Amino acid sequence: MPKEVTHGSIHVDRICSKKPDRDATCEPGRKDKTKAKKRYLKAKKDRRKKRKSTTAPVSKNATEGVEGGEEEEDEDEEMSDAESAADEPPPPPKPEHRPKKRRKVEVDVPETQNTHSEADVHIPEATGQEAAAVVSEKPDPQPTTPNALPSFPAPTRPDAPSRATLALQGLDKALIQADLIEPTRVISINVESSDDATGLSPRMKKRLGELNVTELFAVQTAVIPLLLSEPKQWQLYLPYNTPRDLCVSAPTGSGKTLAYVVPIVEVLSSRTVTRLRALVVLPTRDLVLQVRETFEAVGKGRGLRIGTATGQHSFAHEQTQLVADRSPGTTETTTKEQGVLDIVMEKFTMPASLTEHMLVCGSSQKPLMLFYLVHERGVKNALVFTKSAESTNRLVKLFEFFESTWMSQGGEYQPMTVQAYSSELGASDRKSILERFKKQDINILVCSDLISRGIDISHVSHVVSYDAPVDMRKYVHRVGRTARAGRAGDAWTLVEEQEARYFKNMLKSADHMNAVKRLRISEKDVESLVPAYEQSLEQLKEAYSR
Ligand SMILES: Nc1ncnc2c1ncn2[C@@H]1O[C@H](COP(=O)(O)OP(=O)(O)OP(=O)(O)O)[C@@H](O)[C@H]1O
Repeated sequence: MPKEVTHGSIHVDRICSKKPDRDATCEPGRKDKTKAKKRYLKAKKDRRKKRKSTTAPVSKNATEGVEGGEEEEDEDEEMSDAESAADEPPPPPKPEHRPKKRRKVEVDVPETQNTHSEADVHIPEATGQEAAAVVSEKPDPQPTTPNALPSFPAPTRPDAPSRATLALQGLDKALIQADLIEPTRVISINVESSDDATGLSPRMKKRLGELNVTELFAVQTAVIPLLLSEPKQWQLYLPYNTPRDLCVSAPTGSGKTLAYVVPIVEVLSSRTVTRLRALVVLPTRDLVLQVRETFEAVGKGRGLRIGTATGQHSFAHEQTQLVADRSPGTTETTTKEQGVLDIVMEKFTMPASLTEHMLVCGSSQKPLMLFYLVHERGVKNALVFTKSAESTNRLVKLFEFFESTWMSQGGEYQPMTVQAYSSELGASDRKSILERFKKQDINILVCSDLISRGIDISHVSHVVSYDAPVDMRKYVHRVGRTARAGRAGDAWTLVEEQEARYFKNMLKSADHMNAVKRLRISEKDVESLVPAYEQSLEQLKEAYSR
């Protein structure tokens, strides 16, 4: 066998060396043609010549056709082999593995791929006519622009609606154009008469009398008769005849709680079917407890059961309290987040009996100013608001140091009892502290904004904002802890020099600047307090460095 072969023929050589039986078919030279085959080939050649002479000039496709013809010839040769095989002795038995796969190996792969890619990818080139057609599809040249364009009005920016206007959007007309009630209006509760303007049942009148409520305050005169007059006589509302929705805005301490507690107790007292019938949603847990106490006091002896949900117990427990209650009637109080209506109610009225003051001072002077208010201005039974639980604790410590030093220097003096009241305390501790404060065992309660909403402690005669409130709403809630139910009260705000402008602007924008008196305190005013103050500062420093 010749060994000088191309790369491709090396495979052939290997195949042949492995399969000696196939040598005859693998030989490059073929065996001699039979007569029949020669005849067949000659006839075929003639046919081809004939065909060539009649065919059109050669094109690419024609070339492919010729190649196809060669393939056809090979096939024909194989066919003729098969035909001639009939004349010849039968071939030796074929090996088990046909060389079909082997023949695949013979193919030079890169060459084949190239051939295919050329054959498959056929990108027709645009002829001259096609190019002309493309050009003719282009749009017509741009129309000529006119010399002068029409002028449009210059854009203007419309005024943005105010926050108050936005807040009122979509609200009922009744909410926007509310009925105004004269703050001095009261209705006396006449226990003897069964037909006075209050609309209350004799039983309720008696109970309110026991609670020292002898007249209805302004907000109550507007709400209670409205809720009790239709349908007459303290019955459950008929499902098709319920009272209208009611939205009330009234100053702090004006008696809003009784305005809804009294009608709820009156109406639910006539129920026969047990179910949850009233839901009261409040902003803080402490307020929930307070309102619950009011319900218990007013509804005493009516068989109503009041449940509370503040998130302090498991959901299942609170659910059982409220829904699976077996009592004849049920009321629920729960907490809520601030809602949209709070925004609408930005217009507020301060209690008429409240006096407001502000003191501008350096931040290091604030404790001294507080001690001045306590010792020179008679601030007692006071709530002192700070910005955080941490500053509450620090201020209480400093206050205690100051009181003991002051007493030791001043001789006969009853020191103030100061107590911290913050979110760091547990619920039971907070409750007992409030009780002691109500009994006046504690003179000054230093607290964060925890109790600034709704908490009602009647004897609070002063509110001191030791850290100035950050917004008007907070200010209103804080100062509203005093001057409640028509009593006199004083509110004091200590404003650091760098905060003064912000605080004043806040008051101005609420149209409240004139209501707050500015108090100026000279060095002489606090002179007597300074030695004890400096000593207490040293003590505090030591206590914190330990
Ligand atoms: N008709 C009344 N007669 C006497 N005292 C009343 C009357 N109504 C309410 N009070 C008392 O006035 C105080 C303040 O009432 P209440 O707590 O309901 O005010 P409020 O308007 O809810 O205040 P806030 O807005 O701060 O929550 C309470 O101590 C309450 O007992």
